[in-house]
Amino acid sequence: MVLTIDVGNTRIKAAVFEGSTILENFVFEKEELEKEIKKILKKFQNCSDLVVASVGNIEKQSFLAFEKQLAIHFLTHEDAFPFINKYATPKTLGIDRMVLAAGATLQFPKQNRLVIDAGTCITYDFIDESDQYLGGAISPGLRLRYEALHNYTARLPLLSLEAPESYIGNATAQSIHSGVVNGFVYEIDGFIDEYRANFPNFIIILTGGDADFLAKRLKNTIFANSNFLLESLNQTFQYKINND
Ligand SMILES: Nc1ncnc2c1ncn2[C@@H]1O[C@H](COP(=O)(O)OP(=O)(O)O)[C@@H](O)[C@H]1O
Ligand SMILES: CC(C)(COP(=O)(O)O)[C@@H](O)C(=O)NCCC(=O)O
Ligand SMILES: [K+]
Repeated sequence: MVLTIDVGNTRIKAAVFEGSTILENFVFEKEELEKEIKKILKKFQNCSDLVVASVGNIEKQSFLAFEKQLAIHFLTHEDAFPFINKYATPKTLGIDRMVLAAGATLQFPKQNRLVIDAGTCITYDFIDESDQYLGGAISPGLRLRYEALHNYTARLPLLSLEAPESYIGNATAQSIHSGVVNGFVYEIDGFIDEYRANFPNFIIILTGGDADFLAKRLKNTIFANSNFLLESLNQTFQYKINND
């Protein structure tokens, strides 16, 4: 069994895998990391490996306490990845984006792939049919947009996510919901249209904390898979074992 952990900028997501099947999912806060891992390992005593991708402020040291129980694999840029990295600054590329690109490359061989991860930030990652990772885009995620409007203005309240009734907001709250949610949806549809104009065929993978909310609002039909990063972590680990 393999315990995969994705440390994002908002939350930590984890899953226990038996082969390619998820046995259980977990979501928790940074402060609960050690306690939660202990609980998971108590329940799944056959876990032999722990695989981590962290873009948050949690480093390898946080996992060393578990070294006696299982092998720790804290993924870095030095690990083996199944694509050719064409990013001009490969060392600054988020390890979460590398893992997503690895999962897309392994799960959908020999085709153009666009991965959209709607988390703290929205990240777009494109891997072409020759398995070249070209890059993509980074923009503020849904919750970050609500927070930014509040934090950087004097008069805008902090609202929580609500589906706008119309694109014409008829009051402050409705204007914010329209700007944030519709802006988010139009941005993603706009990016997809741009990729479509340049690449006749490609598949789209949508994941992240806002994926389900988003999927039903896009003009483009896309199926969300909230577990794509954790599945990709498991696959990246299998790839690493076979290629080290
Ligand atoms: N319980 C929750 N706590 C925080 N964010 C949540 C929650 N449920 C859904 N979300 C949404 O998930 C997004 C963060 O996604 P997530 O994939 O967890 O981010 P990250 O991987 O960057 O930590 C936020 O924009 C927010 O709208
Ligand atoms: C863009 C990100 C902040 C996204 O983080 P997330 O939304 O998954 O928490 C992360 O992938 C990162 O820190 N990237 C480094 C810059 C880059 O990828 O070019
Ligand atoms: K993201």
